Amino acid sequence: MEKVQGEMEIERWERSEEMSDAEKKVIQETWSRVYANCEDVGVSVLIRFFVNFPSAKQYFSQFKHMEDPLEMERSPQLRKHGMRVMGAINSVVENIYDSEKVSSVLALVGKAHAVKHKVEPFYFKILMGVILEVLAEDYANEFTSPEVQRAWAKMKSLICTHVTAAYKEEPPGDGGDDGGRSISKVTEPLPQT
Ligand code: HEM
Repeated sequence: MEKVQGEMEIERWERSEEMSDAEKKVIQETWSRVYANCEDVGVSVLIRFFVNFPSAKQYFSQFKHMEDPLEMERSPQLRKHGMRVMGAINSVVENIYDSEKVSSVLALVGKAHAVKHKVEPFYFKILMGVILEVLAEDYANEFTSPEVQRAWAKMKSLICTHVTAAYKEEPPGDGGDDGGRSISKVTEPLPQT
């Protein structure tokens, strides 16, 4: 299907360039309304993520076999992860002018997921795509302008780049059996690069 102008813009800007101060300001302004509803937004993002990419549930002991979105909504583990994701993004947004702090927050997230949770890094890109989708739908007034979309496409890129950098030091898995988590075993469509 032919891409609309907005989609092409996002793809173009996804090749991460530095975020300008004006874009950092846009991120902080648009995020404040979202973060006021962080629990609800976190839960809807994760439900959409797990419904559209069910293999991502494999890492969560308490709901890996859940299929019903209403049941997922009641899962304390899902809710807790939603809050953690939103909280970590909030730390990045709050410290957006302090690149060292941003790097250290995201390096910690990357390291925990590479070493402790052994999550394949491409899931971060998928999840960030879902976050942008939910924000554009639920906060349409704030998220439809090309400036806002460009700023958030850079934010997605920044988060994914920093998180996956931590994997270069700490590859997931134990170097042998991948526990069924290899990219080749993912059945959902992978995101466009
Ligand atoms: C921007 C994306 C994400 C952020 C900011 C994030 C953040 C966090 C944080 C802060 C924690 C707790 C840290 C710790 O255990 O030391 C956590 C735990 C966890 N994350 Fe993520 N996460 C993200 C994406 C993902 C993805 C894509 C997956 C898997 C598909 C995942 C799976 C997990 C699991 C399994 C845990 C442990 C859950 C538990 O103990 O109940 N995360 N995440």
